[in-house]
Amino acid sequence: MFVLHIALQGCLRGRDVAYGLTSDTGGHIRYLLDLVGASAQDARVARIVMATRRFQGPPGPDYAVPEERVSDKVELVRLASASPGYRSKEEMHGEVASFAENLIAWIGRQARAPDVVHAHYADAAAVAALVEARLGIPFVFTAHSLGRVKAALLGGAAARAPELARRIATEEAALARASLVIASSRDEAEVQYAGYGSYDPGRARVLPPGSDLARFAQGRPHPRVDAMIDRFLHDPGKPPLLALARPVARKNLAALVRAYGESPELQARANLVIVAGTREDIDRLDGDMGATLRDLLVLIDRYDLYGRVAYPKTHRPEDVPAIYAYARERGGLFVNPALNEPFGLTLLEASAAGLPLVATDSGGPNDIVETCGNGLLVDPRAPASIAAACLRILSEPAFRAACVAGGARAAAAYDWDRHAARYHDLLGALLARNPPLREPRQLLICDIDNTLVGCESALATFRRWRSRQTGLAFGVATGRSFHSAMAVLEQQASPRPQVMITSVGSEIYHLDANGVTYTADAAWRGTVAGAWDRAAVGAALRRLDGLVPQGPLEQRAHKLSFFGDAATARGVRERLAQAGLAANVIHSHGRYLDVLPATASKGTAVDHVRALYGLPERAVYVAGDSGNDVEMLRARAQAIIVANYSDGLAANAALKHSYVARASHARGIIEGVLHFRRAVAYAP
Ligand SMILES: O=c1ccn([C@@H]2O[C@H](COP(=O)(O)OP(=O)(O)O[C@H]3O[C@H](CO)[C@@H](O)[C@H](O)[C@H]3O)[C@@H](O)[C@H]2O)c(=O)[nH]1
Ligand SMILES: O=P(O)(O)OC[C@H]1O[C@](O)(CO)[C@@H](O)[C@@H]1O
Repeated sequence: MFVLHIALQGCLRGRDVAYGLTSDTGGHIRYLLDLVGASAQDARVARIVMATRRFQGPPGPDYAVPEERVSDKVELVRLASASPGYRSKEEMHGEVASFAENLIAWIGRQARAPDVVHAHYADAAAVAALVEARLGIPFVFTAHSLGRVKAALLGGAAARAPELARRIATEEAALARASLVIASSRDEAEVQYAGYGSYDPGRARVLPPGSDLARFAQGRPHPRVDAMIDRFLHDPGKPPLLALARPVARKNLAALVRAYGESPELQARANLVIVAGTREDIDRLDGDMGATLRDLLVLIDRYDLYGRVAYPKTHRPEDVPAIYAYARERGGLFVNPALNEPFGLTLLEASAAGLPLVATDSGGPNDIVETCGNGLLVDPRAPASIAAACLRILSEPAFRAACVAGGARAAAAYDWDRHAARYHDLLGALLARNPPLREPRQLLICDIDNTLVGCESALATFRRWRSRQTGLAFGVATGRSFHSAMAVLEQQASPRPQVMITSVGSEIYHLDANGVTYTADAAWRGTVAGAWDRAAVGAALRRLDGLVPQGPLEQRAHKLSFFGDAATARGVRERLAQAGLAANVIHSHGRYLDVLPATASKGTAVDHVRALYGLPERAVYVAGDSGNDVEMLRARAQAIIVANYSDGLAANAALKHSYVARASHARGIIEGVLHFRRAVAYAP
């Protein structure tokens, strides 16, 4: 496979990238270089080229060099475009057409064209779309950051700026054209993209990035780095609150200075260390970096924080692990107060370095902190809550230790090699184009957790069995959201479902003709939306004893999810009945409580798919293991309960018709299907 990456903005080079040198030299470059590094290790990939803009003059001569070899398989190619000099991402649209022409010409000179293009950020996707239109090479898209999210957080006149409107339009086009969108977190895939008209969640895959975490885990303090920070501080032994980010408005470093400046207690206990890019002269910084730094200096002066705040002028790329180590050795913590963080690579780096986190609750940190338990999420617009979270970590050693231990899990959870393996599977599948079955003769729908997955060897057996079932359409029905389900299925190398019934039946997705992406079933959405008043249901359930909302990502347009016991579930039903609201209340595993439109359940969703495929009831099999499968199992004649069931399924009077398998997990599914096939074969 030959993969061509396109990344236009910032100062991209093969090594020693000076992050923060310009406002556009940031995480997308770190992501790209780490991705190609991991990608190159895979034998399936023969060649990787990163194409970027060539420019003369400041910030330096390296970016005028046409070609740079990065490793055996990886090259960096710099191509000219209309303007000779550096261009910010806000000006980049003017370079798109000329860059695309030069890239098409460059591809024409290669012995073999790339198999797939991967565009990073909106303007690169505009180039990729031109390449696709001319040469027919499909492209995948990683946004890294989204204009609509930025507009929402900036608000006011800034949100209405013409360059932001143009960027949003470019993103809309990219989402409509890309063969696949690669998102870094569920928050990005399910919340940040939600405002785009051309976006369907099924078009994206969540592939969390890694980071070269060993570099940060092994980072040790360095006397030069220590001195560069300590020269600002009266008492350099105090634990530091460390922030490391490009000085741009979105990173919201001012809120951290306010949090610190307004809390005498925090000032007494800790220093503040802000590492914000590198600069020679604030007046010569590009974008909003100069204004952002001036704001910080004004705040430091206003709160009279001299001797307590360090803001080193420059650092070398290789200093970053030692900066985190500086904070770790002094018992400090890492703070990311960004107004929104699309993902947040620094959170992984800081965790690997052994630092607990205080991070914005807007964006990717939601996922990272939920996955690792490595810190506290805060409202980035509330300096008092930033201060309170920092004080909690500083004053509760056991909690601090738990966050540090959680952070150590980041290296296992966020791993480039695993990312690259899934990424290559997806690229390979896009190129292979295995379309879904057009006219299936049978349909098998399985619950995921503890039914399809849960036993690796059973799933391997299922995979082999499934590959021989011509005419059988395979799907899943799960309480998980689409992306949460897909992550489990792909990590476990499950066969790719041709239909995904997700969020307890309230959403249905069908596999597209490219064999990789999915499209939401709009007719089903219409059906479930019909009699559903989400706001009224939410209001009726407010302040109900024992009812605890699940995380924000579990709340969907047509599903409200809570934790609660059986008594609470009864209370929910009563409250809804009193309010005259029709809803389907599903309680499972003794603690999960989902409230859905009355028309939505796994059972009704399976019937919708059956009807869509034009199949008779005897051609449908369903398999499950727990309370949230009861509906589906009850509604279908050929219902399979796997041996490892819970919630008393086998004793449930409504499920008497089910086949209770002797085998567990996916082996139980096969056993059940064979049982029903035999029964049909011998039927009179
Ligand atoms: O003074 C600095 C500032 C940053 N960095 C490094 O630059 C990278 C910054 O990445 P990140 O914290 O993820 O932020 P952004 O530059 O804003 O990157 C964008 O792209 C990333 C990759 O998709 C996403 O994780 C971010 O959320 C998104 O805002 C990290 O490796 C930092 O260590 C430095 O070395 N020095
Ligand atoms: O703040 P914005 O305009 O959304 O831009 C974010 C982009 O800037 C960078 O952080 C630096 O170029 C990229 O990594 C990211 O794609």
